[in-house]
Amino acid sequence: MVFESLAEKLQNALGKLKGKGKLSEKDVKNAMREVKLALLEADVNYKVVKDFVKKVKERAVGHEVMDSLTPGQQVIKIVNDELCNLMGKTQSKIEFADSPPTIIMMCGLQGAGKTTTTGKLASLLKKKGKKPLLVACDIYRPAAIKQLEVVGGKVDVPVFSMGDKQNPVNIAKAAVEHGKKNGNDVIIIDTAGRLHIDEELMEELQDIKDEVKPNEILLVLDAMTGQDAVKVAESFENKLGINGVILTKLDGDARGGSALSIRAVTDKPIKFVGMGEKLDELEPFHPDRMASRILGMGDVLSLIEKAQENFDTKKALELEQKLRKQEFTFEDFLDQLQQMKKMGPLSQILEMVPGVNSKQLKKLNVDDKELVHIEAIIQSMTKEERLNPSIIDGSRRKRIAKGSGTSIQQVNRLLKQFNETKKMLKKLGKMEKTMKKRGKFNFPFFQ
Ligand SMILES: Nc1nc2c(ncn2[C@@H]2O[C@H](COP(=O)(O)OP(=O)(O)OP(=O)(O)O)[C@@H](O)[C@H]2O)c(=O)[nH]1
Repeated sequence: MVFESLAEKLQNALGKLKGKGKLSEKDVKNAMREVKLALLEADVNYKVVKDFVKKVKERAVGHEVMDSLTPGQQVIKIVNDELCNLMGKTQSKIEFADSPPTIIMMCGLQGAGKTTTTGKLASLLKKKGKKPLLVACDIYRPAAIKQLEVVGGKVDVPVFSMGDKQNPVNIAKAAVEHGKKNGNDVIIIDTAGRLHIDEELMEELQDIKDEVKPNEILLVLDAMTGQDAVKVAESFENKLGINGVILTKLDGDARGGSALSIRAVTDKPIKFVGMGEKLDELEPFHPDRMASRILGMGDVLSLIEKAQENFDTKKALELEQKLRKQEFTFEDFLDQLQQMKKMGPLSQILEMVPGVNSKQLKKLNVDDKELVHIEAIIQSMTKEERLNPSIIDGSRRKRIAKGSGTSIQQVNRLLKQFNETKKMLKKLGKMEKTMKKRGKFNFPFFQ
């Protein structure tokens, strides 16, 4: 889970304040000591931590907290505010050119995930109605051009390349001409990476920059490299000048130090984050939402957006009707499961639900394999069985288990869960009806 250990420690430290009716300066001081340690252990830049704790402390011992009826909650709110500030308050979007094409130059060290991210970004922009063109300017790493072509093919975006015998500046220049002719409104240039920053690389990037005058220079950084990523960002900002950062592999970064330091150290925003290897796993970065995720307050907005992107509204409405009439079958269940899978790994989804904190998530031991089993079991049922599960007797259970490569116990468990869910839905439906009759409230049933 993203920020797992940091989230756990912060939630622990602040949880102690939550229930208290009154806070002493000592309470605040103790909590802040823990917050400081948690941030340092998360590999957040030392100076950033010092400033952060100072700001929170100043506010936390002021009137805004001490005179409040819920001082503990107020401190959490302050920590939340300051975490947002640390990451740049609001989302930083791509600045598109007034007259297209918008030119985006991607840079970064080898292995940060530049090529993959270039493809992800193109795919995201395409979904937003843009017509991107990818440009292969890494002529040094063997197979870099091929890799970009493969990625471009997967997201169905054209790739401009001139092989590895041409100078990258000429390639970039020709690509822009080509893009203009072909009506591409965004041109994304994949530049060469190096193992370390060296003058030659910087000069080449500067030459491309001077030639094509990009609207955006985006630096791709690997979140797992922690403070090294922050140093790379400082270097690129000083030597080349960047507009923002794309932080990759955040899905594997339990500490989160780079995400929390980059903005404060370089004054450049994180614009997107990579959340997995797949080409649709790039998300716009929202500091406010990330802060509430770290504090276990959920991220309802991202959850809704994800659902809207992946769920079919018409199907959802049909399902609601079925649920109301208790006609919910395994067919619908399978449908639901498949739609949900599109939203990403379960643990990532649950992390966005308010009230699910890092500790609970650990205990839940969410296993996506379980979903695969469930899907296999349902797929091994006949259509008749899916529509009318009550006919599934012993011998049918045996057949289904065999067909899905699971055990009879697993099949039994699923049938039991399904029956219980149906019973619960029935109860909820009844409850909603009585409440409505009494005019008490409108139960937000499956909205
Ligand atoms: N888990 C995870 N893996 C990622 C993410 N982004 C990229 N990767 C993986 O990181 C590895 C390196 O990515 P590349 O795109 O090949 O690296 P690169 O920076 O383009 O390398 P150069 O072209 O040599 O500079 C690949 O295995 C990617 O699948 C991410 O957000 N999460």
